[in-house]
Amino acid sequence: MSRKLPASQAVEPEGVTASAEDLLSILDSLDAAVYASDMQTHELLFLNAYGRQTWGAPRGRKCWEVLQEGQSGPCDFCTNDRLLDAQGRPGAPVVWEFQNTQNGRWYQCRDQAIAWHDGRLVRVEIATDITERKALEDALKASHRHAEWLAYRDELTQLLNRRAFFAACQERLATLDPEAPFALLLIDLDRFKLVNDTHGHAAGDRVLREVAKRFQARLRDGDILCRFGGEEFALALPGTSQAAASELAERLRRALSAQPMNYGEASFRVTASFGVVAAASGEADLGMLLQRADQAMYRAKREGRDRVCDSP
Ligand SMILES: Nc1nc2c(ncn2[C@@H]2O[C@H](COP(=O)(O)OP(=O)(O)OP(=O)(O)O)[C@@H](O)[C@H]2O)c(=O)[nH]1
Repeated sequence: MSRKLPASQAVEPEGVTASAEDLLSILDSLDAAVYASDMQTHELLFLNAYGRQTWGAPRGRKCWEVLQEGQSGPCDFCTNDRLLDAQGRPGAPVVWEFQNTQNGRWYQCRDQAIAWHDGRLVRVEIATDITERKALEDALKASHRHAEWLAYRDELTQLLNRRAFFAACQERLATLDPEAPFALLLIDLDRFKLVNDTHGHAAGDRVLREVAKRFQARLRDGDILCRFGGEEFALALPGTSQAAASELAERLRRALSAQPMNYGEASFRVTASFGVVAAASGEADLGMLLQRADQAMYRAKREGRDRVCDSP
């Protein structure tokens, strides 16, 4: 502590009697850092026991030399300017949160300008360690972000889920030129039950993940792929014509059928049936497009599977 108030400066507001020693003892017992620094020279005039234990004794140094790391002058985040009113008199307190540059801990700081006993203005800060609360808040935010992510994702393939697919398509349709085409593919794996029955459900899960990976590797930014349900995928291609969508469907079909999938010792070929439809964005009704793509996909099933069928 740099300076001790004489006991004669005891205060007795409204029947309360406390000597300067009493006040210092109170300040030194607080579970928070309290300091006062000259608002012009930045000299640290007072630092309570909590602050001295954390940052060391002031010994006539400036606040930024004692409390912060690597400062060669007043801190960018100094609150001095915010503590005075337009006439340069002490204004309302400023409460802020800050990660200390010396020890990396988070503090909630309550800063206030007051007139020191000799008339100069000083900044008084009360800083409470909120590191644990911050960590909890960060964990909560992360888990909220994760929950939000999960709400829009299919857990197995990490693709968008059906709900997110509809939302993404509507959002894209709203911004597309009404004349621009909007294509939609429905893709259903062939005889997938057989994969589960022959190689087990875990193998089926692996296949679904691998299918998602192979499809994704062949798409562009802006294409919207989702796991529509079970062993069915939907793919929206904003700005893509029916002919171009059919060509892409053909490439996706080959991406499955041309390269067998391996699971343990087993190696097997996975194929899918594709239904393709397109409309001008301005006339695209998602429900109707899905229905037409579904009909085309079932035609592909009926005609022998492992093929692409266009909706008329
Ligand atoms: N492993 C696994 N299987 C799934 C999942 N979702 C759906 N299935 C299986 O997918 C299979 C779909 O079977 P079906 O609807 O009979 O169709 P299919 O055997 O693919 O035959 P076609 O569609 O007619 O070619 C069922 O056995 C479901 O249990 C999943 O998340 N994991």
